[in-house]
Parts: sequence; C-alpha cells; structure tokens
Amino acid sequence: KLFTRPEDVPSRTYDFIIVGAGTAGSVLASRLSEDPHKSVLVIEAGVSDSSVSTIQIPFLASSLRQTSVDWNYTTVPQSGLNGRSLTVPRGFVTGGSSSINSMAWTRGSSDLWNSYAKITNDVGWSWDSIQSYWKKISTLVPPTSNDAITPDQIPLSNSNGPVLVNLPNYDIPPRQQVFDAANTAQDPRFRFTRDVNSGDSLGFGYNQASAGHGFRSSSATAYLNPALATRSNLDLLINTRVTRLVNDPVIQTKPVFKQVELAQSPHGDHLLFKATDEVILSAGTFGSAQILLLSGIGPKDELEKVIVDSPDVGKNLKDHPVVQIYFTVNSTDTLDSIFRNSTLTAQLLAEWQQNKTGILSDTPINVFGLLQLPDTFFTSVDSNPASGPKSPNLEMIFNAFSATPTAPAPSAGNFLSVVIALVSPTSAGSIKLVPNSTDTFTAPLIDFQVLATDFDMSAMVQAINDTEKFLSAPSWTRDGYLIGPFGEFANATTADARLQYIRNNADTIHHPVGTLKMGRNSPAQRLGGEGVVDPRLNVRGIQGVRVVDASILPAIPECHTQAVVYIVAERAADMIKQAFGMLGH
Ligand SMILES: Cc1cc2nc3c(=O)[nH]c(=O)nc-3n(C[C@H](O)[C@H](O)[C@H](O)COP(=O)(O)OP(=O)(O)OC[C@H]3O[C@@H](n4cnc5c(N)ncnc54)[C@H](O)[C@@H]3O)c2cc1C
Repeated sequence: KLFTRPEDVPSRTYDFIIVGAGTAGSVLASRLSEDPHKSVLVIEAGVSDSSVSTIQIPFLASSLRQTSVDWNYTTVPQSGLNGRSLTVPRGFVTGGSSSINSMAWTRGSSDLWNSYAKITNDVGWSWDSIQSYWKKISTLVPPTSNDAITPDQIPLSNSNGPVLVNLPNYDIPPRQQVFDAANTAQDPRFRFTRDVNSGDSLGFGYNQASAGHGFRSSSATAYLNPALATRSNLDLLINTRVTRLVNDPVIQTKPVFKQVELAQSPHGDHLLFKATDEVILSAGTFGSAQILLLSGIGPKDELEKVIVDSPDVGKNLKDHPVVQIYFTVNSTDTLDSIFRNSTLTAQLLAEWQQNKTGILSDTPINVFGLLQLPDTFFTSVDSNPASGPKSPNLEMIFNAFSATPTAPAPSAGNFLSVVIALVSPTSAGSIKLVPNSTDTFTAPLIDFQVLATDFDMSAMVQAINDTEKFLSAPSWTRDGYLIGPFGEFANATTADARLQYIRNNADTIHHPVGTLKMGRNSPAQRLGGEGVVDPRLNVRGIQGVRVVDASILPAIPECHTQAVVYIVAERAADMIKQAFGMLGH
C-alpha cells in the first residue's frame, strides 16, 4: 500500500526496510516482496511518479530537470571548469533517476564486469555470471513505426524482463549520415555496431532506450508499481526522508544498524522504524553516502561523531564529463525547432496524448557511438584507464539537444548537436557533509573534481578532434547537409582554445558513482583499499545494512549507468534472498 504520512504506516517493524524507491530500490521492493512471508517497507523522499505526467513522455525527459521531481543539487565550484558550479539532477520521485533520465540503455562491456570481478575477487560480478540477472531485466519491443530498421540492425541482447526497451520510433537525421560514415570510415574506431550491449561496447549504432509503446519505462513502472498493486506484504511511504540509521544500544561484535530514523520536514517529528532482517540503502550515490556519514560511519577525521571509521565513505566520486557542440546544417528536419516552437510542441503533444505516437514518443537521441582514444594518444600518458579493449574512452551522442544546461540550443537556425563525453575519466571527487548538518534536509557538498587531471583534459580535446574527423566523412556533406561549426566553438580552432571552450562549457552527464565503493572480501588480498561494502554489498564494520545502488560501483562504467544499476539490484536481490533463506532464490 502507498502511504504519504509515517503515522499512517501500519507497523513500525518490517523484515526489510529499503531506503529510496529509486532505480535499484524499486527492483528490490519487487523482488524481495515475491516471498509472501516477508514484509517490506520502502521509504522514498520524493513524490509518486504518477504525480507528473511528463515523466511518461520520452522526448520531454530534459524538461524534468529543476522541477518538483529533481533533487536539484549543485556542486561546489569546480577549478577544472574555471570555478563554475554545476547543477546536478537526481530523481526525487518513485523510480528515482530512472523516472527522469534520458533512457539510454547500455550495460557496459564484458571487460567492465570482469574488472569488477577482479577488483572484488568475486567471480559473481564477472560478465558470464551477470548474464542470468541481465536476462531478468528487459524486453525489446518493436518501435511504433520505423521502416528504416533492418533485421540485421536489431540488437539481440535483451531478454524477457519488465523494463521495455526500443529502438527509435522514427528515422530522423543524422541516422543515415552516422551509419554511412561508420560503414565507410578508414579509421576502424568509427565502425557500425548492431548492439553495444553484446559484450563488445565499441561502435556507432542505434540508441536503445528504456521506453516502449510510446512511454518511458522506469523501475517504478516496470517493478515497483505492479508489485505495489498486487502484494499485501509491500508498503511504500513517500514524501519522507530517512535522516540517519541508528545503532542498537547493545553492542555485539559489530554495531547493529537496523533502525531507520525518518522525517517529513527538518523540524517535524523524527520517528524510528525497525528492520528485523536488514536495512537496504538504495538512496543513490549522494543519498546513501550522506546517510552513512550522518549515522557516524565514515572517515574519522571528517565526522564530528564517529561510530565506525570507514575512510572511503563519500570518496571516489566519479562522473563522465561532457561538452556539447553545435554544427549548422542545411535542413529543416532538425529537432531544435521542436524545442523552440511552442505551437509545434502543442501539436506533437496532442498527437502523443491521442495515439502515443509522433516524435515525442522517442527520446531525442536516435544514434550514438562509443570508441577508444587512438593508440597514438597513449604515447604521452601512462596507460589506458578503460577496463579493457572492448571498452570505450569516448562517446559521441548525436542530437541530444539540451542534454546540458551549458551551451543551450541556439535560438534560431537549424543544427546538429553532438554531446561528447569522456567515459573513462581519471578525476575523482567526493561528497562531504555540510559542517554541523544533522539530517538529509541539508544537501551534501558535492565535488566531482571535473577535468582535474591532465589525462581528462587532453582526452576531451582529443574527443573534439575525433568528432570533427568523424564528421568529415562524405555522408555529412552529401546534399550540402553539414555546413560547419557554430558559435563559440567555431572559433576554438587551436588546442588551447579548445581547452578553454571545454573549461567554459563542460558539464557532467549525470552518471555519478563510487561513493560507497565495493572492495575485496579479505583484507589480506585487498587491492586499492577495502572499500565501504564487501562483494555481497554488506557495509563493512557494522551489521544489518547493505547498500544497493550506483554508489557501490568500484570503477565508473564506460557507459550510461542505469542498466548497470538494474543488474546490481537483481544480483543483490538474489544474494539477500539466499542470505535469509527466502523463496524465489
Ligand atoms: C538527468 C539524468 C539523465 C540520465 N540519463 C541516463 C541515460 O540516458 N541512461 C542511463 O543509463 N543512465 C542515465 N542516468 C543515470 C541513471 O539514471 C542513474 O545512474 C541510475 O538511475 C541511478 O540509480 P540509483 O538506484 O543508484 O539511484 P536513483 O535512481 O537516483 O534512486 C535513489 C532514490 O533514493 C531516494 N532518496 C535519496 N535520499 C533519500 C533519503 N534520505 N530518504 C529517502 N529516499 C531518498 C531518491 O529520491 C531516489 O528515488 C541519468 C541520470 C539523470 C539524473
């Protein structure tokens, strides 16, 4: 059942309490409540996903930022960005960030997952082992209409899970230009791929999106809402923040943190709920780390009151830096006109409302590419930080207009936008508590350290150079389509000017991970520190708490992160069921 006030929740004690009904939390809510003998309470800070109808419309994803369904965080000033601060969106709604994200559906390469197995010394995280979980998550559904897609372009990796995934419903530019350039390029890095989720992530191809039949498919629509509608052992409390975890007064070998303190406002009642089996933190890369810090679990030199010294809490924060560039094109068949023409938007909205068709049924991204830096790049840098030869360093996303608030779409003219991302960054930042803050109503200090390393800066410049190279293929000038670079970027022709362009305009692509990273089980074998959680996602140094969300990833995936989080959540559900002898394991 859904509750909006803590005092209405029928019990203060549940077998499991899940903190955050986000991407991972909703998967767990559904999977753990499959066992009718266990009671599950999910506590969500934000609103219900049914409260904002635009969440459903794929094309309008970016309009959800800085609204009532966004936490709307801000970073501390970033020295790599000439002192600019960035806005940081996160879903403040059931489904979490899967309800407000751009829906790109990528799970990383086999090398990525094998690197997680190596870092944790747990073969259960390897590519081969995660296949059974991947198969539980998504189903590929046909686009509402798109005759251009040929059978040999249809990806094969999706299976029969509840998240719907589709290819673009419409064949719009620059799909043909990208495919032709990829099919004819001399540079083997510019090649076509049928499926970035096949294990080899490299190549240019269709964007798979977590959407189907014209609607966004989120972890709320796919997992949480159907379970809530049918199961009496699952309760959801929304509009309520967990403010900290509280340890039992009786100290055993390790402190037991099975009590959850929650509140609806900073000065409102702070109530305690208790889990008999386990508390699962799924509050995301910022939320889960903030809750542990507020509970006295973190680096001892940073906390006023330390119960467990855990030096990595809040550290190792990584995100993908991006920069957006525009090119003028000789075509009126571009997406920018939709964003700026309100009459056209209203017509398209009416079509979507009536039939769930039209361009609003698609995300703006129809094609994208993942590629490595050229071999020559690594002569001056130690080694490639990507997880292996099937993992990219760079990404080019075509027509992702307004993916970032910096470099917004020009107000007149027709453009191709290219969002260029560094997906294997080496810069790492942190989150910390604001001094003297005592609860989650005060946002933490978020410091990505964007572009803080020489590698990241020079890789971004290389990414721009590679984009220009890709756009020099004959397919782009056919029928005079591509005219040339636009705006401030058009004048950035030297490496130094490009560096400045990047510092002035870069953002991150909203894939933060790593603040509660997973590490090896045995301290004797440890590699790069023990991490905050063990390979089964238990918080080290305490009892009764697991973390299941993007914060546990020990290295940033070289891909969009949501599908990775779904996989982590499916495996976590299995591990928890096993630990408590539950049905469905
Ligand atoms: C704007 C945007 C665009 C993105 N685009 C893509 C994309 O195209 N493809 C892709 O793969 N990934 C994308 N991502 C990233 C992806 O969505 C996230 O990596 C993933 O959803 C994170 O899942 P999570 O479970 O870790 O956290 P979330 O899904 O964010 O869930 C955390 C939940 O916990 C709740 N919470 C937090 N603190 C508390 C508290 N104190 N008490 C109670 N509840 C709390 C939150 O409200 C939220 O519901 C995007 C993200 C954003 C924000």
